[in-house]
Amino acid sequence: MTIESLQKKWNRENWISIESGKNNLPKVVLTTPNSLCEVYLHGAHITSFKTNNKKVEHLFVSEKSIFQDLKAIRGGIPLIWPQFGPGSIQTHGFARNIDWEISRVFVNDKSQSVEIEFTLHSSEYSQKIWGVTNEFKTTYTVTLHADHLDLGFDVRNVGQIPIEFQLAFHTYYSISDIENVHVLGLKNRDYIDKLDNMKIVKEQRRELTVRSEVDSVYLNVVPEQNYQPLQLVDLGRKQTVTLTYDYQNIPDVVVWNPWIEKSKKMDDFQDDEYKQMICIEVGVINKPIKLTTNQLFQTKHSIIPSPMPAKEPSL
Ligand SMILES: O=P(O)(O)OC[C@H]1O[C@H](O)[C@H](O)[C@@H](O)[C@@H]1O
Repeated sequence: MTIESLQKKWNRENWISIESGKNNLPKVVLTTPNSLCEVYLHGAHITSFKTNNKKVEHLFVSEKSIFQDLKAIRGGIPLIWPQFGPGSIQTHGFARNIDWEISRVFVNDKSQSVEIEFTLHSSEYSQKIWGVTNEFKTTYTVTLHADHLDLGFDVRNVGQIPIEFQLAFHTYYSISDIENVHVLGLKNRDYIDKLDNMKIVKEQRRELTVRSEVDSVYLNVVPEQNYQPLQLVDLGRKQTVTLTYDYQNIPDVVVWNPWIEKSKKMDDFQDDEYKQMICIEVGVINKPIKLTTNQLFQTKHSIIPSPMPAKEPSL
């Protein structure tokens, strides 16, 4: 579809506007009086989420990101599906590399929120990569509220045999400086240290800081008594971002920062950009989801920024 025909079908005055993005790829701009969110059809990839009268950007996108067919955008929220990391198909699956279709929009004047739904069906392309028998219908719902973002991801097995997948919302948060941030909510959780032979380690720290490369998959981060929510605290911005997610279905949490050497090796990332971002990814990684014929998987994730509380609860 051309940008003009997309505009004709989906534009809603003051709330939804289809625009030509980087490299002329179509992007959807959602706005409420206080917030803004941009989503490329390519990968249904969110590249911007702003609140505070659209002045504070919460997502990081690399200056060197390539906006091109079959290549993932570096930053924002890549959708990792149906595989996390390397495996039998390309690293992190194919959902982030291809175009999704808009299937529904909804403006809620009363609650001052706006919603858009994207759909991805099995296709010749997915069959070539993932096999002809893996048939699916996937929907991704992005709801922009005045001060937070809700994401919904559903998969239905529309084929004849079971399908199996992993999933992650691979969010790159924009931060004042890596030295100013810490992550709360992971203390006493076991994680797979991908940088140390996949060793399983227990997290000892209440405040997780990053001072070198980190690539850790925290397992089964479900609420316990005296639960400290998963939060990114930025002392420079005086801001906290609280991450809530459907603990039953997407219980794993990845923390990733490439640090100096790895940054230099990535051709779509500036050498010093590791200081401006941290990835905190919620998903289902350790125990893939299996869906039988016609079975539906549904999950939710929310990103909730707020000014930093004067004093953090000490748990
Ligand atoms: O370069 P990408 O394919 O986007 O992957 C970037 C990173 O994603 C995740 O966080 C993985 O745990 C890392 O191992 C990987 O390096």
